Amino acid sequence: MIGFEEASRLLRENVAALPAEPVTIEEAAGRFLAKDLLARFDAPRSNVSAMDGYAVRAGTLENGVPFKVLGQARPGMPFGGEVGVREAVRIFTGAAVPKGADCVVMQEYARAEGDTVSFEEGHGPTRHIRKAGSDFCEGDVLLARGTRLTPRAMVAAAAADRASIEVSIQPRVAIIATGDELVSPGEAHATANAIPESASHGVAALCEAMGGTVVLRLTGRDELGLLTDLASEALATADLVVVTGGASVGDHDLARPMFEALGLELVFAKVAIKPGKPVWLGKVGDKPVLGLPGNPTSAMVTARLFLQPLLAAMQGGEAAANLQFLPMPCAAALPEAGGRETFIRAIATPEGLTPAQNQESGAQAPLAQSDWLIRRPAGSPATARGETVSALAF
Ligand SMILES: Nc1nc2c(c(=O)[nH]1)N[C@H]1C(S)=C(S)[C@@H](COP(=O)(O)OP(=O)(O)OC[C@H]3O[C@@H](n4cnc5c(N)ncnc54)[C@H](O)[C@@H]3O)O[C@H]1N2
Ligand code: MOO
Repeated sequence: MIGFEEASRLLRENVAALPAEPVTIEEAAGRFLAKDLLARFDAPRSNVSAMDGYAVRAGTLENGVPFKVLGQARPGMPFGGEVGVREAVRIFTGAAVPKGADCVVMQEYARAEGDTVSFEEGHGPTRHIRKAGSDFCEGDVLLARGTRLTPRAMVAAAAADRASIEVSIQPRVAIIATGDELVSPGEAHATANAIPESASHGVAALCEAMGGTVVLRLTGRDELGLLTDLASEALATADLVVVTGGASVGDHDLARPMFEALGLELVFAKVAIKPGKPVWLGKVGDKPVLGLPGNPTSAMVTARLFLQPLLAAMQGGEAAANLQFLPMPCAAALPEAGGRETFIRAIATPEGLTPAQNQESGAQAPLAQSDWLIRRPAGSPATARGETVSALAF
């Protein structure tokens, strides 16, 4: 059995990015950049006002003296002339500061009268000017290759004046749930001993949230011939295949065997983590096949630890960037950790992370509340309430 770090490393080494494609900026949200995104020009493009008010020469400011208002400067409509002594230009937020002026007095400190304006005592010392290039400069890398275009990053991409953006193509994902007992949600109550197939719904949602496109959803009974047919269909349709269940050692655990006839090469199988020990990764040709344990909590924990970085890596993102463990206070005392590295499902509260009551790997209800995983290396000593733990957003 290998450790979590080793498994993560093997994943990074074995998963390549898909090719790039250009998309319009309107289509780019959520995608991963295939190239560095460079600014076309400086921002602001010139010195601009940060306030509505009057542009003047700071050195000539006098209180209560009328200044001649020469004209207006609005965003996109600069004032063409020059500001001299006892002269001002009416200016609005975002407008270019006219030649000669080096200061903006907020309109709250100004009294306009006809074509003059006078300033009151108390206008602040600040100049209220945003310098050209103070946000970014032409040629700056605003977003590096591999960056995901989050809502915030979209602003930077558009500000760079880019209409077309090179992004990695979205992985097409096929998901196969295995197990004789599984039926579609909504049908289980009518069939004795059946249970709703739940795990793949979480897996599919995670795939979509990570920029993948789920193109195929299959559920198969534990019968090798049938499952091999499903595996073959999945490999023909998708860039990535995810299988849930059948990962363990039982007679009916066929998730790996179903790909063997199709040329599966294992990258790793069994990782010393709890939950999720039976997780495995393989490849058929270039296509990754990820096997998640059937227990729903184990499936979602391993989806977070392996599928999320895998989807990022397939889109040219940093797999490791999706495994950022942060120091967080823990609101409960924790017992000594066992022989496997443990990922405790926890809920963020004002007091710190609170472990979910039910830590069973087959649990489903606590998944809805648990938004963090507390990471405890094998053999970690017991910790007291309030101590800092290492945690990953779940
Ligand atoms: N003798 C051993 N038994 C088990 C071992 C072991 O090392 N030796 N490992 C255990 C661990 S750890 C896990 S985790 C489970 C997972 O094994 P499988 O991936 O083979 O899961 P299944 O047997 O197919 O199912 C386990 C459990 O989960 C339910 N299930 C499965 N798929 C779904 C689904 N899509 N939606 C909802 N629920 C699902 C299934 O009904 C079972 O109850 O193995 C241990 N056993
Ligand atoms: O690791 Mo299994 O995932 O304990 O239930």
